[in-house]
Amino acid sequence: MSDDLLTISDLYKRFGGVTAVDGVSMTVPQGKVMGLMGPNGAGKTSLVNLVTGFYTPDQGAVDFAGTDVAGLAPHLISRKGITRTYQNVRLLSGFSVLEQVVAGMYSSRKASSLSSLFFSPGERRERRACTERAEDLLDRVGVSERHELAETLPYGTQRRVEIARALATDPQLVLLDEPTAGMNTEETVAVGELIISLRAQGLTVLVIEHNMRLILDYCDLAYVMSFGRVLHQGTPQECVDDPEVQRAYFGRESDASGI
Ligand SMILES: Nc1ncnc2c1ncn2[C@@H]1O[C@H](COP(=O)(O)OP(=O)(O)OP(=O)(O)O)[C@@H](O)[C@H]1O
Repeated sequence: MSDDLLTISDLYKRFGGVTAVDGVSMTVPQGKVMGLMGPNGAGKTSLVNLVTGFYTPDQGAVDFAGTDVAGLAPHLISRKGITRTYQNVRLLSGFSVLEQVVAGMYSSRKASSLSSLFFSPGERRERRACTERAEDLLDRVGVSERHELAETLPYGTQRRVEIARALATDPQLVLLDEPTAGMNTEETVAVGELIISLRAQGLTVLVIEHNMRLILDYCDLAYVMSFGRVLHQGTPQECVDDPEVQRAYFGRESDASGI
């Protein structure tokens, strides 16, 4: 059996005259942290949108754990074990931290809508179980706040809540879209450590990042995209050292220490 949890083959997505994803093939090995780098507009988020069902591919296959999920609806892909966070925090306004994470479990809840109406003993039990699980997930991502409104918390904490909510779907593969955007150094290191802890818990992670330190320090492997295509793949250091990658980022070669 293949060690690859995700295999993307010859994937295309066009928007009018723009080919956002232009024949991308990529593999993400089980249990690894894969970085996805590339300049603005390279097609990274589009690729994640294709893998998670937010976009329908024009062509190509997305094999996840032996099943082609290309073109399935987002909630079906989520149930198969792929979860994601977004480039901009998308928490529910007016909900507490705990409620945000419980909401993330919605698709896996068993209680019927009728029993929900009458708060049957089964429903109460399930609510309790969801709350306990949400508390556990918040512990895993290092968030101690529970009943505060999520939007009142510092940005770095909101990002962690979002990761807890993503984990609430009980995924095998976690796609993080620029999880350290807008964070200071301390918060960025904390996200790196969190990613490593997810890997230690058996999860596979694909992380889009512009922060090269995060890629170099916390990813096992990386891909670099440019103009919708894979420009380079290898260890993070190989990617950063590659002259073509440096040209794509800076328009010239530069050594990794300058990144
Ligand atoms: N829904 C859409 N409609 C039209 N064009 C789109 C759409 N989604 C993406 N694109 C275009 O596809 C190209 C790739 O965008 P994408 O957001 O995937 O790049 P990215 O590598 O994630 O960039 P960034 O690092 O800035 O987030 C861009 O030219 C973008 O404008």
